[in-house]
Amino acid sequence: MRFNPASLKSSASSSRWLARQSRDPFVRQRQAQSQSQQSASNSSEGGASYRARSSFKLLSLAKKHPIILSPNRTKTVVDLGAAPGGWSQVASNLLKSNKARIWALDILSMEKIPNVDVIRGDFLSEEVRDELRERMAEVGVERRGVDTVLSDMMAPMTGNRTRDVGLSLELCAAATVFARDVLRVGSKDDEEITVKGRKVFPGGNLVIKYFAHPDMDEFRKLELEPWFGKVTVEKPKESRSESSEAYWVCLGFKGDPANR
Ligand SMILES: C[S@@+](CC[C@H](N)C(=O)[O-])C[C@H]1O[C@@H](n2cnc3c(N)ncnc32)[C@H](O)[C@@H]1O
Repeated sequence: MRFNPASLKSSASSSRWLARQSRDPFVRQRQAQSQSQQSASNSSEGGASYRARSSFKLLSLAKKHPIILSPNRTKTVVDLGAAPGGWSQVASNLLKSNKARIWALDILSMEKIPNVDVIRGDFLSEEVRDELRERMAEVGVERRGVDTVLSDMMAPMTGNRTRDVGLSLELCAAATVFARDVLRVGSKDDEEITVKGRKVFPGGNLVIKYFAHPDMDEFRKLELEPWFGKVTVEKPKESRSESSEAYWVCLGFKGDPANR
């Protein structure tokens, strides 16, 4: 048999692909669903099913930081960059028991999810942000403030790192300014509360996806850390190691440092 370098290359990359697929929780869930559909005697029992693999990243973040989607405490959630709806599904499922209100916004359309109010538009447009605020005001959210803002927004990658980081920074900045305006400010009365054995930082919470870069570290130090009780950098295991994406989990909104 003749040696063919091309076939070796393709088989090495396909075994890497297969190994990655076998570890991917989204793929495992799809396989389990298709096996249960093939079995006529199987009922629809089992865990929730998700429409995007990104759901598992949020589940992982929420497992580590339960306060971001706490069935006892989270009553309102804004999900930015929500399509196709994986994160909104996680929020809707985890917060089902307390009938939380969820607003999901994306440029793209998405199918309905229980308890989720979908707004379609570009978050960088002031008109779209105003529409989101109006929908939130309809149920009086501004009086109490929002419990959790999530942003998984990501612009299509151009391959030009400077440009991609710039786009990510623009989306992070827009989500941060919005969150600082709508999040519930912590009160000292909350300080002794714990959720799943962890001390809860009083105030609302913010989760933002960003692209790792030194400019982003500076953004975190200047624009997030002074406003929150704690800001952690997270790279959930479900996020591919070759991707430069990561998340800031910002806990316990304290309000404007200039007013403290
Ligand atoms: C990684 S996907 C989000 C996946 C989503 N969290 C899920 O679990 O299904 C990133 C999303 O950000 C959206 N996006 C990017 N820029 C946006 C903008 N300026 N306004 C609103 N959505 C935006 C994209 O349309 C895309 O759907």
